[in-house]
Amino acid sequence: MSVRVVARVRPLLKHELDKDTIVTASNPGHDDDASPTIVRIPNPKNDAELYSFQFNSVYDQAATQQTIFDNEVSPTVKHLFNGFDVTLFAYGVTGTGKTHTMRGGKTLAERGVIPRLLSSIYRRCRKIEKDTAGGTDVEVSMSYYEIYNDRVYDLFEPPEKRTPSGLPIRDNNGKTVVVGLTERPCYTLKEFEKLYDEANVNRSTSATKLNAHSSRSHAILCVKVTQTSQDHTLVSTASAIDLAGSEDNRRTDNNRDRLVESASINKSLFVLAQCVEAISRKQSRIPYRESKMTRILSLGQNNGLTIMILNLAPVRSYHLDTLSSLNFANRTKKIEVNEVENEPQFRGPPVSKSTAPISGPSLHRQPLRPLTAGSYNATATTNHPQPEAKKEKPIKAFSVYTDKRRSGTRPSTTIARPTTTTITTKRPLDSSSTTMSSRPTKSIRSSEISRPSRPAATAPAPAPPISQQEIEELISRRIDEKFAERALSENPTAAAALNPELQRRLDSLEQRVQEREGENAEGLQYLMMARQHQARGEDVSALKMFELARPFFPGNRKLEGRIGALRERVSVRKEAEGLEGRGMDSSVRLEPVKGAGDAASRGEGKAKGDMAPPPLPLTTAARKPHPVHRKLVEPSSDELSRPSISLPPTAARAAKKPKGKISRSEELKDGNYAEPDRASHKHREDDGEGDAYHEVEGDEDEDEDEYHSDASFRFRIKPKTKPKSKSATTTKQSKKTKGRQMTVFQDEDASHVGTGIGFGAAGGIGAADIVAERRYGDDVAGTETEKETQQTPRTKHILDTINSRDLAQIRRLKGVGAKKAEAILRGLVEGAVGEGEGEESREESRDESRDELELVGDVEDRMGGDGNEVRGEGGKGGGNMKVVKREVRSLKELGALKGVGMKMVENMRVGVVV
Ligand SMILES: Nc1ncnc2c1ncn2[C@@H]1O[C@H](COP(=O)(O)OP(=O)(O)OP(=O)(O)O)[C@@H](O)[C@H]1O
Repeated sequence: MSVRVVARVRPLLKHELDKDTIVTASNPGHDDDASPTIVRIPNPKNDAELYSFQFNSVYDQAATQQTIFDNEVSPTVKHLFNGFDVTLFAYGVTGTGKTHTMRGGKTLAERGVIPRLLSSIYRRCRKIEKDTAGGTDVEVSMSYYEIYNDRVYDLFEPPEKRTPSGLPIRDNNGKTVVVGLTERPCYTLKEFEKLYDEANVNRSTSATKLNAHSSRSHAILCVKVTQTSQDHTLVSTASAIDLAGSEDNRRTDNNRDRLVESASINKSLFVLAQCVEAISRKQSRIPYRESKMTRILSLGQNNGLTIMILNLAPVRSYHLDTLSSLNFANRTKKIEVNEVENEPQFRGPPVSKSTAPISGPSLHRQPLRPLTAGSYNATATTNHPQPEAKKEKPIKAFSVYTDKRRSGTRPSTTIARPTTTTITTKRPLDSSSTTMSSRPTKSIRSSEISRPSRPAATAPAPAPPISQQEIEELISRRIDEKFAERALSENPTAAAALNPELQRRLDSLEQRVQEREGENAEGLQYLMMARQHQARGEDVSALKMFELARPFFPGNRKLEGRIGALRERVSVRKEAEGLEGRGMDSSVRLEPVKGAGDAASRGEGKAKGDMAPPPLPLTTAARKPHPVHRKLVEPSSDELSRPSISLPPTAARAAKKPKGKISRSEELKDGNYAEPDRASHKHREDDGEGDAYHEVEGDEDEDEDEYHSDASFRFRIKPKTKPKSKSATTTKQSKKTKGRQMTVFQDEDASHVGTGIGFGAAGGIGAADIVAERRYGDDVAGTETEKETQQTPRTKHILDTINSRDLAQIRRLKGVGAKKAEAILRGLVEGAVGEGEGEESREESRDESRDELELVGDVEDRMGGDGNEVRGEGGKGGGNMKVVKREVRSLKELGALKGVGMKMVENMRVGVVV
């Protein structure tokens, strides 16, 4: 089933009473008896035009805490006790009422979803114990942690006692676990409330201009319910997540500390939006790993029920942010989650060779998981055969709601993330390992993976076709799983022996990463943000981020070089824009059309020079730079006043794609888009026990046309300014290259300025090209000397671009999309392990290597080197990791990079026009 999305519009706050209310909840078809399911909000450009977004439920300003709980959360309690995991999370801009909804106030009426949920859980515990006459024992325990600046901290630990690096997280059988998290049993509601209140004191909150008690972290509460009867134990978890809100730092007046927090909050929310985006596009790679929050939330990958509460402020000052949130929620509601309940652990007779009767003392209670599994549900091995029905339960992998009728087949890219041991054995890991072991460059990894971790007989499922990227993901997941498996070993004795050692290793690993970041952590964070901006072609923000990073890396030539190049680029662009006047960017115009904008909601076009948290409609960006995008630094007044948009090449491509069918736009009187009444297809049984999640069978299929598009905007590409005439270019180049055999490229920066288009747009092919063309063969097959001395302009351009490691530039090469550009960058950074390292060290090294890449992708900045090959500091802290950065010196070398190939090289070459 899909993620259930409910929107809640908060009431006006005291200081907003005189403000304009622009967000309203309304009923489908204006039926007064029906519950509201539509949020309406005007077009920021034209108040008379209303946008409509449909969700499962919508609550207006008058909705009470009780109503929200009764309608949305209470029904899940029954499912929780039936073995389903329940995930509730609040999403919204800062100050929209997330914490109020989740935690609430102190009075009975003001209590939020969490205390009410717990109250309901305890009530049910008592009922079960009573109904079974004490035959079933129910235990409730909680863990509570926050993700602050992308680090996980146990909220049961006061800040002064925390390890600065926070707690490590690992994947275990498809679930993310926080290693070393405290889990506290709480037998009564009172005990829970005491612990919860104490822990909340440790949560990072600060006053900002927009919210006096703004959450500076994502808070994750996990309530584990363990039901133990005579013959089985059933464990399920309710997770309640209060996300930090995205912030517009122009409005928050954030100081430096708040800015860093804000950068981290916005980054994680941006990654979340990217994940949702990738899921909805059915991409094989979902960037969960790019932020701890997304790893933990694992939207679309966790089983059970997921409810998102979208908090909205009703006032105009939040207009653009609200639209952005609505667009995000609009896509989130289409994510399907696995509806798989946790398997009970049976306590029947163990399968034993012994024929001795099993009774009394031999009937051991199943060991529970160690108290370290944060968001983990025990689904341990059973000593009793699984019931047949359970075994055959089909695995529901996540997928996006499509317009097509469901067929039995799933896209080959979908990888099921099992929750039970039984299902785990079906994972086609072995088959993937076979593929990998055939790759010589992967010898280390292949040896990791090809080790048969499970007998072939227990892996009956045929391997679906699997892409290289998925293989990569499998490898890294497998490595994490290994860590987690060990950390969470179910054998208490082994666990006792292993855990301290493993913990020590993990700690030292984390510490090493931490040390490596050291005092430069903040600087690295700026660098990371800068790289992200640069990758999106947002040069102004990238420049500012690099400048903020500068004090942390004094005298770093590479950094200085980047700042210089960016400055130049930005100033040339400004000049160009000055010439064009202060209208739209020369290459793009965006106009709203009826219906909701796919491309816009995908956030493909972004306001130039801006931070990009959850995507926003481009029309708004067109009108003025998006406020959320101006998060990290105050933009210059010039930047603010510039209403232009630079569309990255991918967005431009997307813009040219034909739009999907725009659904129901005509049906709406106001001419705006609303999703079909999905809620009306739900069968909500009001049995007081909450069966609200049962869908009427077959109903889904009737929705054929209803999920076509959340599109409301369309790009219009304005013809680019005429390129200079070929002859003029050639003449200019000829002058430049007088005395040389071939034309030489113009300044790299200048070539990218303004249009955002590289050499490919420059014009036709001149005579020099023909020479270059012929020499291409030499480049590929020639000697080293030839390669180095006789590079054609095209080759030189390609190699320079690749060696610049500038993601944005690499992406501009023909045939290189974002993914391939990333793959190339990764190919340039080689992880090697020193001799004499055991398997575990290799795992660690690989982990480090991944962290290394994930952190900034800018090892040389940290290492301070700028040479051709930079040896990393892997040895620091005892590790042997060596990070080698290399340069490609010929097209052949480039083609040999992992994931590149000569075909792609040829493609790049064709795209370069001299
Ligand atoms: N439904 C509501 N009824 C009454 N007051 C509300 C409601 N929702 C929010 N508020 C008030 O609005 C203010 C901001 O709410 P809250 O702190 O919950 O926002 P938030 O989204 O959690 O912000 P942040 O992301 O900064 O933590 C608080 O003073 C809160 O009491």
